[in-house]
Amino acid sequence: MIEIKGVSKAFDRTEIIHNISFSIEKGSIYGLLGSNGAGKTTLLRTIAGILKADQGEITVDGQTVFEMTPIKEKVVFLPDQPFFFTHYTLKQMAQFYKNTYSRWDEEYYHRLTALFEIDIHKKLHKYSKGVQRQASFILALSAKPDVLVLDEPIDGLDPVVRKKLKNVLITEVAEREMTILISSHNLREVEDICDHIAILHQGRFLLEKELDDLKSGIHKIQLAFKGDVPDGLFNKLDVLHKETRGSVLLCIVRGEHEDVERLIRSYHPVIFDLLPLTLEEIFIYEMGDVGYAIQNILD
Ligand SMILES: Nc1ncnc2c1ncn2[C@@H]1O[C@H](COP(=O)(O)OP(=O)(O)OP(=O)(O)O)[C@@H](O)[C@H]1O
Repeated sequence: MIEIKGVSKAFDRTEIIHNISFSIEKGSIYGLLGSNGAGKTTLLRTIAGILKADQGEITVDGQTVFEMTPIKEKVVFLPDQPFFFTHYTLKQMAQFYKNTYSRWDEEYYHRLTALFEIDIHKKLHKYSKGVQRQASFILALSAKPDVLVLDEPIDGLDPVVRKKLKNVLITEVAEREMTILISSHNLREVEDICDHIAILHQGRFLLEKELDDLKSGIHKIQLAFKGDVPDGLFNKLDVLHKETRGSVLLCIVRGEHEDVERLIRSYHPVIFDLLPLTLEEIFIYEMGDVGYAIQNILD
């Protein structure tokens, strides 16, 4: 379990992260979304113990991360720009990791290099950016961390590699409860693997929720009645959006599925469909008032 309590971080007296608190359960995949400059990298580096928070506390399994080597070994951070020693091959980098991380898994490392079809003898700087990124994933995963912190990791990877990578990550979570914190400026990049989502905007959370909760509390409904819409129906519903399409009313409503259905059926509609919303629609309707931040992660 990772606990972030009242964390703030400033650079040159400008506060970038403002009093953020949240927790991440062991074995969950937590998506941190936000537009450019929102503070994602700063927050991730602080959580990974690379930066020191100015205020607040970060613990992993009850222990402070910053400058605590035994914990740092369990928390591996993958920056948005892969880092390798100059002119090193993957094999040489792997040797360095092996000496650094006591839980290094050599057999798993070879399995991953085969899966991603990487020549471990070629100098890493001669590879494309995408392959370098795969190499940094192989190194991080083979260190067998409890917590993997990923800063915009999927950028620049082709769809086949993305799929392979997502499968590897999901397997590690399922088999040994690795926890993943993953940032992205695009919801679509991460929505299929995350179970929690937070949206960071100007260093503050706009939203922080379990995906299932987010999806279960909001619905799209299509309605039609024989005559006019019954008086009072909308007073009893929490309506976020309403529009008419011919004789059909399309509404976005908040509430429990059963409660919404029971209420509407009591007015005997001739058409009644309750449809799920995509995550994208949920964000748009829930957070229309912070349009810029949301639009950016949906584009
Ligand atoms: N080392 C630093 N010194 C001074 N300012 C910094 C430093 N690192 C980040 N910042 C500032 O903090 C703000 C947030 O940057 P950060 O990289 O955390 O955002 P981000 O959400 O990761 O953005 P992006 O999606 O563009 O990578 C920016 O205004 C940036 O200029």
